[in-house]
Amino acid sequence: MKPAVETDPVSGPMEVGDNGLTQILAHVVSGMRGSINKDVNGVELLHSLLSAPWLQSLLKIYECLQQDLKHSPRPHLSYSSGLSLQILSDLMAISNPSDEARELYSLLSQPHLQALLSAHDTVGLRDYEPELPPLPKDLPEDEEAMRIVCLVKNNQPLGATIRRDDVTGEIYIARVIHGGLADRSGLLHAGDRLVEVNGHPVFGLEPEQIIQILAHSQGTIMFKVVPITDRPVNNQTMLYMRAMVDYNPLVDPSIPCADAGMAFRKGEILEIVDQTDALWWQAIKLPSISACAGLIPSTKLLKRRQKEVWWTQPYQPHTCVTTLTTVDEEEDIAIDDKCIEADEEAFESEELNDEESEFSTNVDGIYLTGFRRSLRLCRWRRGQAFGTSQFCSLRCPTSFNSSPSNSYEEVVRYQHHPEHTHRLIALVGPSGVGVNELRRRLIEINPKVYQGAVPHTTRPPRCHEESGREYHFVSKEQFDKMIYNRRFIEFGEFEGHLYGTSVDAVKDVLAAAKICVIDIEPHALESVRSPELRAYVIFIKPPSAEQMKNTRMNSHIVTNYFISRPFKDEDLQEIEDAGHKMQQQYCQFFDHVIVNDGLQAACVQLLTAVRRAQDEPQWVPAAWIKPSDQS
Ligand SMILES: Nc1ncnc2c1ncn2[C@@H]1O[C@H](COP(=O)(O)OP(=O)(O)OP(=O)(O)O)[C@@H](O)[C@H]1O
Repeated sequence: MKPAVETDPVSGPMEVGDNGLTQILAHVVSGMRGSINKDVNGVELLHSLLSAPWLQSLLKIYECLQQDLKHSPRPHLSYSSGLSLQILSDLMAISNPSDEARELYSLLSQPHLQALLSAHDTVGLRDYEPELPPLPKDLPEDEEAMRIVCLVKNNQPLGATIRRDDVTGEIYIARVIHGGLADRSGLLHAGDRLVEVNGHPVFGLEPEQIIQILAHSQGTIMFKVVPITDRPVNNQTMLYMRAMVDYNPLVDPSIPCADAGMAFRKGEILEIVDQTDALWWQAIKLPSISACAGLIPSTKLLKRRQKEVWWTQPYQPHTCVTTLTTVDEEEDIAIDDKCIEADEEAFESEELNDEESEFSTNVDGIYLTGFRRSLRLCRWRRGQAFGTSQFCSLRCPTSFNSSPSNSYEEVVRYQHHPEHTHRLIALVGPSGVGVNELRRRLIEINPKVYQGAVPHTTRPPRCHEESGREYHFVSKEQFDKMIYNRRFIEFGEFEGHLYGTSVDAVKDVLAAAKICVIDIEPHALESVRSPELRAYVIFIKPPSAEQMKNTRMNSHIVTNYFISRPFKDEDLQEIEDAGHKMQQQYCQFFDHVIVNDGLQAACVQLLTAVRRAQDEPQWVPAAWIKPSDQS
């Protein structure tokens, strides 16, 4: 024991040597003798306890062990019994033994020396693990088996919640959080009845009072529990979900324990590790920084809540409609009547000009399809041409963004198979951010690998145009039939003519073993997130207006009036705001985000992302994949 100087209240400072504890005790006992006569409460009891001979003996043993621990003795041999037998047999073999040999023989053959050597070997081999006696078979039925669980509390929470049975007043472990301290101990389970916490009986206490006991406990916490008899077997398979909504447990009054809740944001991938409770799942966010799960509402619970909202607020418009017609949204896409009037004329002349200033349609003899300005510009008037509600009913029949069943989307890890067609690359971004510029540059890098989809139109072909090259020229009836059969990813009307990008046009490119790259409006995401196209969606995000001021100095924007002019500050601000709103509303569908700041850098990022989409495993909706396709 480490020598230390302590103060004896009676005899002053004393030296504590190697026999420290015994000495201290002797001093304490003699010091207490004086107090006995002063009739101090409890001193007599303490005095008799401390001067008990068994305590003195225990302390002596303790001190001896301490000494031995210092030297950590090790046996020279662990087979001394065997050696002694060997010596005995050797001695027997001597024909004319000396006196010393005889004496050694008689010493070694004595039973107590044999027993000592045997005990020595047992200790040397550490062969002294206790063997528990078998459990008695006739235990009384009503005797409850208790389990004492000691958990060392560090900075992390215990990872278990409790509940009180209102009828019996008993306290139970309600759930054990996957990967938490209690779960890792393997000793506490949901359904165990809690009897004591740190020696405090918990029967009749409010759960909050128990939480208080736990909160104030430091170091080791001791639970006495009656284990649940039929523990449910967790045979759930691994499940991964993409969150399609944001969730914050701190503002959810119905969560059983807000501290155990896990916040998540749209688009995040959640590994569901426990679905035992039909209403509250346990999940880990991927990529995981913590092995400890958190509580999240189950699909069933979110559906139920959505239904409650519909019942209590029957006049609230369907969320799908809300998504498409929010005031903010309208601000973004609406063109007032006056604008349209001005528009028609402005565009009339502009479209004619287009014939000469067509975007690079021919690179090394290969036509870059899908860049016709008329197709993109007709989007601006789509809201007018079809009316928002009609557009919604055509393009959004299954309430794509808002169905309560879409609070989560089950996903699987998918590695594109080289023998399958490539994944479609769909670029999304606010108008003017540079979606088409990036798409065009990507295709120009290698038109034999990357290609756009040839759009359909009802407008008559011009003299230099060939059906299937610039456009697929079709009749109005054919176009309507394609709309009816849902063959369009998106479509719109301009100048009395219909324009659209069809699923088949994309499939033609994919069938030619090329990577099809298209740009779409976010409302068309539903059409491309399908098992046949398996779109990889890249959001082209604007940097801040301030940053764009530097990079767009020499660039031109095509305005709602179809006039090409340099970017103004308000254009850049609009692009930034529109990008922000688009990301907020649709980020759950984005597989990748590229900030289009420097054009060159954004191009490189796009190329890398497109390659990664084909070559690396990605999370995709489980509904796209047959079980054999998974990585
Ligand atoms: N990173 C960039 N740096 C500088 N100029 C850029 C950048 N990205 C795009 N531009 C320029 O900005 C202008 C608008 O780009 P683009 O036509 O590709 O926009 P868009 O997103 O397709 O919008 P819209 O569909 O309305 O045409 C073009 O002149 C383009 O060259």
